[in-house]
Amino acid sequence: MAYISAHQLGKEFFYYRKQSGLMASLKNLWGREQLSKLVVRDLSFEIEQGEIVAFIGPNGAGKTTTMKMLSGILHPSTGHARVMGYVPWAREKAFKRKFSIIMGQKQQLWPDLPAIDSFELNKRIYEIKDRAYQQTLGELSEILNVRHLLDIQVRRLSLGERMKLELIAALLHQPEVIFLDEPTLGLDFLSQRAILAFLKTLAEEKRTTMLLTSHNMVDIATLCQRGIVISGGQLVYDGSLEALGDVVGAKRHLHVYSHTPIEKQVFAQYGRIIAADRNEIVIEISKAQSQTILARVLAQADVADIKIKELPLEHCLESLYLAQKVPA
Ligand SMILES: Nc1ncnc2c1ncn2[C@@H]1O[C@H](COP(=O)(O)OP(=O)(O)OP(=O)(O)O)[C@@H](O)[C@H]1O
Repeated sequence: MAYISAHQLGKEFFYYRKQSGLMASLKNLWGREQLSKLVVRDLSFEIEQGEIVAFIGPNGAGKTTTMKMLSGILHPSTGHARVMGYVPWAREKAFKRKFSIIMGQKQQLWPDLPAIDSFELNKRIYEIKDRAYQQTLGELSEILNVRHLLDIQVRRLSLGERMKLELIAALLHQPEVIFLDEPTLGLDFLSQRAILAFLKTLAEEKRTTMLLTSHNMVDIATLCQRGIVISGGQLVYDGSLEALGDVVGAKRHLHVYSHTPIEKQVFAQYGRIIAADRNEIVIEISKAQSQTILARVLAQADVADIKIKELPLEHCLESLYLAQKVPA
């Protein structure tokens, strides 16, 4: 049985139009215009134990909304889901003890208290045994280098420092499933790396299952092999990130360095020219034809050096988003 499963999940929000001005506010007292927005539609996928899956999509695609449904914060409008066998929105105590949600923009730590007080509170809420608590806290504060911050009021800390402590708060009860919504938002490169390495070890050693949203391709490339891509609340891709390039008709960049001046028109027949200089040119070529083009260029030009570069993941995603534009 899949550890996380979503079946035809959908969410429609209802809200009221609020116009500005005194007259409009008075009018609102008698009749307000109700609007609705379908932000997740017919979404189905399954995730096995120990997988770290990237949940990717442009702004407003419905990623956070889906995560909120899977963690029981929101009730879906249609469809159903199971996480470790539990219906998330039934909010059973046993379920709450086994999962965690980490949101880059939201805090669970009390700003006026030092983090250690919030950790103690979590220890009681989750009924974590003394020994396990001390061990996990010790390990996490060591890895994230925050031992010296535990006794300082949270609101006096920097964003990155707070984020690391948020992560500890979310992991103290050793959840089996973690929903990570932009976990490295605002962190410096070293902190990002420490957190990513830590999450990776967690999945490998403890088989913790993770669903991760991030606009940071480093997060995704470091942690995930599989990606679920949504756009306009609908699934547009579910599969290996490596194969994503093939699905969208991946491109590559061909860099040619020539002994003699470059003749642009010779290269234009192979693809879009990205950059050109006297002895140097970069063209975007189709991955499928790269070997044929390479052979032709070698025969035609006075080549000093030649390189083919894979395009980064974000290029594939960009093509996918553009090809799948779904009205919001
Ligand atoms: N409570 C709400 N009422 C009405 N609309 C909402 C509500 N919450 C979210 N939305 C809308 O639902 C859509 C999806 O939002 P969501 O936060 O799930 O997107 P996202 O994919 O996480 O985006 P981002 O990458 O920007 O974080 C957005 O258009 C948002 O405005």
